[in-house]
Amino acid sequence: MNITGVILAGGKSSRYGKPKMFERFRGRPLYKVAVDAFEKNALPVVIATNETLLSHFSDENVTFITEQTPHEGPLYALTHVMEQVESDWYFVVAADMPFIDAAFIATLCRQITANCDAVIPTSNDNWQPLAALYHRRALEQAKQALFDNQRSMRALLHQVRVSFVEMNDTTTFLNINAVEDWPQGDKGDNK
Ligand SMILES: Nc1nc2c(ncn2[C@@H]2O[C@H](COP(=O)(O)OP(=O)(O)OP(=O)(O)O)[C@@H](O)[C@H]2O)c(=O)[nH]1
Repeated sequence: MNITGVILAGGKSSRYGKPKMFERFRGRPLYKVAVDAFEKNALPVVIATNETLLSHFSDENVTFITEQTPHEGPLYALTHVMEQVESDWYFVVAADMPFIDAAFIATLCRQITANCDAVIPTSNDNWQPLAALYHRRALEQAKQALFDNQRSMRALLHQVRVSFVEMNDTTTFLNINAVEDWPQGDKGDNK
């Protein structure tokens, strides 16, 4: 069984006002948090982005998948990666999550079982589909959801067998949508 780390880094960042994945956090661009977490688990890394953002990344040993039509959303981005990159499982992480770490990646990978198509962490009953595992078996349902113009990850999760894993941890899943979302004192190296 192989697992590919997929970083979703092709969003509009409209609430943030500039491409948030390149904001510096603890000495590195924010998206590199996910790169490091995957690499520490020896997982190959794919970054899903678009042509406009592509030149701003600087990574070796990472495969870049660019979307010809940008801003189609995370479900489209995952589907596009599944079509381009052969793997059994795809570990999706958004590029705007400062506290994803290698231990979380390892913990969720250990929850994979043969009879599920997605492993979704929950925190206080909130689904976390952008820090989650998807099997290639979900590709057909993902394509169907997009065809039906249902573009959210949740639409896919209603169509496949999901294993939910309660993590009792909100910090790991914190994501940055707007500048004021940075926890106070946690981002001293950019402003
Ligand atoms: N590759 C790819 N990633 C996306 C796309 N849309 C969103 N993402 C990523 O998915 C994660 C969550 O995105 P959101 O914060 O919901 O959306 P956003 O477009 O980045 O930001 P807003 O414009 O403020 O909604 C971020 O890491 C985005 O970069 C897309 O169309 N393609």
